Amino acid sequence: MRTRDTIFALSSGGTPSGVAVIRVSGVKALTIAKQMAGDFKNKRQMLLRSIRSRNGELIDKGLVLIFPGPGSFTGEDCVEFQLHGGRAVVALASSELEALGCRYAEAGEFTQRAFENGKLDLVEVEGLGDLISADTEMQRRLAAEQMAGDLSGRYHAWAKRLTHARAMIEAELDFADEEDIPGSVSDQIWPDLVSLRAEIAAQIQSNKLGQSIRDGFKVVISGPPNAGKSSFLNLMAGRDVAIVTEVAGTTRDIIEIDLDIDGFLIRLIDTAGIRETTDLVEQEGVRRARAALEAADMVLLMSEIDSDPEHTPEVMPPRVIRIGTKLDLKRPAHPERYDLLFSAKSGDGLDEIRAAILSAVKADWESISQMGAGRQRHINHLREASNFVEEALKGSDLVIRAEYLRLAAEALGRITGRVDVEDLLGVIFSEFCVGK
Ligand SMILES: Nc1nc2c(c(=O)[nH]1)N(C=O)[C@@H](CNc1ccc(C(=O)N[C@@H](CCC(=O)O)C(=O)O)cc1)CN2
Ligand SMILES: Nc1nc2c(ncn2[C@@H]2O[C@H](COP(=O)(O)OP(=O)(O)OP(=O)(O)O)[C@@H](O)[C@H]2O)c(=O)[nH]1
Repeated sequence: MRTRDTIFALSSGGTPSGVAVIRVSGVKALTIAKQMAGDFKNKRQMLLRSIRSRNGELIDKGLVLIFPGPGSFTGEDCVEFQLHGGRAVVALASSELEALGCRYAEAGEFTQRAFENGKLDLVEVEGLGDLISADTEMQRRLAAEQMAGDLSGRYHAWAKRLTHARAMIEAELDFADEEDIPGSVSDQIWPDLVSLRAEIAAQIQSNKLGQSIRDGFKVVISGPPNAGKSSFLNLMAGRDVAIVTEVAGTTRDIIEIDLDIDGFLIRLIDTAGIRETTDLVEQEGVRRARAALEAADMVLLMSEIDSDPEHTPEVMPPRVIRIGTKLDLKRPAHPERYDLLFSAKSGDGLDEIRAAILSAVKADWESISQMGAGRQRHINHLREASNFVEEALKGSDLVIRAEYLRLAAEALGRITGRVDVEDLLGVIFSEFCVGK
């Protein structure tokens, strides 16, 4: 392990607060603990101590906990001071730590050290980051599983199967002339690779759904001017809003708000209608509206009940709900034109629209067997891996097929950031007992 700066940070929230947790990590951590709070016999045991500055001044009476490396979050020696969360307490403790040779940590630096020391892989690091920024229950669930290593384990198991398959091929190539090796060992591996390819495809799919958990299930509101789109948006925002953000950078042509509906992040997007126009600003609005429709998971097509059937946008996601608006003004003469009816004035129909959105999200979610990270990075590497497996399955020359399998395993290794240097021979010998 490299010798690096000893870093510290206020790991709890802002001050003042009831308790402030200051974490210290690095080679000086244990000496600092001793200097400020006395000797520690037991690691990982909280002790109530007087915490003092170099001149003996009492900073605070608080809890202190030591984690000698490598048995710590970062893998380095760590100490935690749990102090009273007053501003002056934290300020004095911080300046004392600086005087003792620590520096304030940069964003993510503890986690970076944990990664470098092999405590977390990249997938777990991403999960940890997502967990800290999770706003909705589903985001939390996805992130917590990823942080705990469930997803890493799956990628790892796949890489192992690829390595095993290569070992079989190597064995056949190297020892084909020896009597103890059954004729075509490698024949046994292809069925497993066919199923591996299917598992990777399923994972790519669940990754896409993971994106709608992380970034929001995108519901675009579309329809002619005056249909009541904005009134609907406002009503939804007033009711369900956990986080209301009008996404920066969008102009008045597109309004997005984030809602938390039963733990799912729903992004409602109110667009300018798509129409022919020569006005440049309006054209940009139309371009954005079209882009929003292309990226949408669902469209709410709103029009005033019994108004002339309006244009339908040319790009449409698979899920469209046709909504007749201003139900308080009239009942529809052609109810078959609408999936749902709604009045912003009375609120009638709002619960049904909400339920329709929720059931679409849930249907997506229940269609997958395992969580996906919801990151393009994973999808890209999974596609690479899948293509290499495909090539290996199609090929005929064993040497080339084995090379494709190596490339597939490497693509998976890039997801976790740990491309293993596998010991092929080790696998061969343990499985075949060739060493007679
Ligand atoms: N007070 C406090 N609470 C906290 C943290 C912390 O650093 N301090 N955490 C910070 O993120 C999270 C807990 N995560 C942790 C992860 C690993 C280890 C750790 O000591 N790992 C060792 C030993 C493992 C074991 O004994 O089972 C290791 O991995 O070797 C500690 C905390 C959330 N709560
Ligand atoms: N009676 C009645 N009037 C409504 C209802 N919903 C909207 N309106 C009225 O219809 C007009 C248009 O409503 P908006 O919500 O601005 O419609 P919009 O589709 O967003 O219109 P644009 O922004 O032009 O695209 C406003 O005067 C609203 O008060 C409703 O449910 N009942």
